[in-house]
Amino acid sequence: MAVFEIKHPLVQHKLGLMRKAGLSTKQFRELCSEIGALLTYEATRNLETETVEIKGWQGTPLAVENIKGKKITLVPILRAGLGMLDGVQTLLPNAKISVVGLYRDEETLEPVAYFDKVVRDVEERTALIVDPMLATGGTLIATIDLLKQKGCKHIQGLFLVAAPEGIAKLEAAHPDIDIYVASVDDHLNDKGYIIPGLGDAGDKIFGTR
Ligand SMILES: O=P(O)(O)OC[C@H]1O[C@H](OP(=O)(O)OP(=O)(O)O)[C@H](O)[C@@H]1O
Ligand SMILES: O=c1cc[nH]c(=O)[nH]1
Ligand SMILES: [Mg+2]
Repeated sequence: MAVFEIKHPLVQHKLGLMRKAGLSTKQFRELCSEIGALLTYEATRNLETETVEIKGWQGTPLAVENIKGKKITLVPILRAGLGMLDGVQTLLPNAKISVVGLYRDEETLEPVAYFDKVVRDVEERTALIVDPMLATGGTLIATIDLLKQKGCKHIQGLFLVAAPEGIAKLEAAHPDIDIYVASVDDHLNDKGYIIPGLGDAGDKIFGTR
């Protein structure tokens, strides 16, 4: 398993803005989406390309690079994953979307699954999981379990903030998964929130505090 912590100045600047108290729903959601796009840029860095011949603008044949037929499905985890989806889709506008719904029980911190609509040919695709927060890791592990049960073989994840505890749990459960994060933060508090973190991302994105 590899954890790519993206130190790009734009990512770090935007994440810093997100940590501020009192952001509006609009500001928080826009930053979430913008960092989603920047993480996508990094996560797609190694997509294979192939040379194809086109008719160039001058009317003569021209060799250009195309992304090789590797297909992607985006997997936003409801609800908060929807806050990053717009940005991810700006770079991958044709990717099919597999929506999964899980929430974390506030008492037990265990994930509760309530929805999934995964693309039919998921076994032929790379799944790119999208969620702002990787805290205890329970939600992510349950999502990967679900995707693997449906035959998906290649899975990556994009997160704004991850806790070391969740990364360790993920490594033990699914060592084959690579993740791209804007920050690995310090620790989880006794309520399972990431410190310093962002607070409750879902509530901030949807204005449901
Ligand atoms: O790593 P974990 O400890 O499982 O926690 C992470 C999950 O918690 C948050 O979702 P939440 O349960 O708040 O649902 P929401 O997106 O509907 O707000 C977050 O968006 C992750 O999905
Ligand atoms: O810090 C956290 C942990 C889980 N879910 C969130 O939205 N924030
Ligand atoms: Mg939430």
